[in-house]
Amino acid sequence: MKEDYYNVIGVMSGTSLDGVDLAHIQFSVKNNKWTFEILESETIAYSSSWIKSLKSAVDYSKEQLEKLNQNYTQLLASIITDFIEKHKIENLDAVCSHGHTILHQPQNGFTLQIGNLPEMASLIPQTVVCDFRVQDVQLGGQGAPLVPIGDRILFPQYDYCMNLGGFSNVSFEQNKQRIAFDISPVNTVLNFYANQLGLDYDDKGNISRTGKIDTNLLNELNALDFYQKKYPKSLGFEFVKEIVLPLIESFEIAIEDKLCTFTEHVAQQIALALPNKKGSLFITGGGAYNNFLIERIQYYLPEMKIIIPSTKILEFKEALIFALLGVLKLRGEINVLSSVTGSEMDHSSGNIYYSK
Ligand SMILES: Nc1ncnc2c1ncn2[C@@H]1O[C@H](COP(=O)(O)OP(=O)(O)OP(=O)(O)O)[C@@H](O)[C@H]1O
Ligand SMILES: CC(=O)N[C@H]1[C@@H]2OC[C@@H](O2)[C@@H](O)[C@@H]1O[C@H](C)C(=O)O
Repeated sequence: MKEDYYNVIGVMSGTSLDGVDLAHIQFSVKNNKWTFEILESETIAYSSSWIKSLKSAVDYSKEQLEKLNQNYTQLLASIITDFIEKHKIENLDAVCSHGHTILHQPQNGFTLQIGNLPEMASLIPQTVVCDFRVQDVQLGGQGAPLVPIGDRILFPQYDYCMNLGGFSNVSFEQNKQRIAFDISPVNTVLNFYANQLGLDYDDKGNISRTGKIDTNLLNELNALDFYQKKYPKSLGFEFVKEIVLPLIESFEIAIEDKLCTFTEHVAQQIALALPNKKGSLFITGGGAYNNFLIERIQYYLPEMKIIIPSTKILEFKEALIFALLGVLKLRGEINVLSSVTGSEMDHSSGNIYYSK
């Protein structure tokens, strides 16, 4: 069977609003076996006024959202164009872009990622594959998470693929199906307390390490309803704002102790969430830099081999996987799994726009 090659750019904007992640990827596929190389990658930080707009957009009117969508499509187009020019990238098959999630209400039948307007193709000008979540929601799915199919295709050597971002989530195979779910908040809470100490985040978990565990708080965190539920399940900021932070705030303890106790809680929940306590656990996302958290996870999973990849994969795995979703769409192949999103069926999602 012949080998197919794809030269693409993956573009992702995540929940932490740190910026737009871009990764130039070369894929090759033969007999359904995929390999990839990340050639160049970069995160372009948002300006403070963009962060403000993206945060407030949840309350915008329809007209304001339309305007924001146009402006954001232009912003993304200029970021992508600069990336292509800076790295002298040629002969692209496509730019595969997630956009930025503003509204996500699958229960009401809609999800909105801005930056996915058809004019993007003419602005950059390249073939664009985007809007990967909408069709899944139309098919009754959650429209998220979309990364697990990429875990399956690109990282099949690991028993568990875990991301430690704003929240922790995991994906793995069970009875020939990919299973995925959110486990607990992570950096949404740790950053909140690091901010109270005047820091963006607790570098390497060094401050959390100096704290003491408050056993009562730990027990109350572990007793929260969400942790007793079975998958599929997912978390949002509401859980942090309305439940977790008020619970922690009801304890009058030092910030270091809050950080330490929450880290312990995350490590315990991660250990509980994995059906088999042996094998290999591949960890990506900024939380993989939190050495203290990683040590506590290893403490509760002594027989698990924890693998933390190079910076490129650790920070750009989501951009890499959206690039893959775009290539799968170009090939007319399945890129969303109903076992993960709960939609009616597996399907090939996304829109393809050609530059005129
Ligand atoms: N050196 C470090 N030590 C500890 N934590 C770190 C370090 N570097 C980054 N982090 C944490 O990682 C976070 C960023 O992670 P990441 O970019 O994976 O999140 P995200 O992609 O926005 O989240 P999500 O995947 O949930 O959308 C930072 O806000 C910080 O909390
Ligand atoms: C609707 C939406 O944008 N969801 C994001 C968000 O950020 C993290 C988590 O919540 C995950 O469900 C998803 O993104 C990842 C990349 C995914 O779809 O797999």
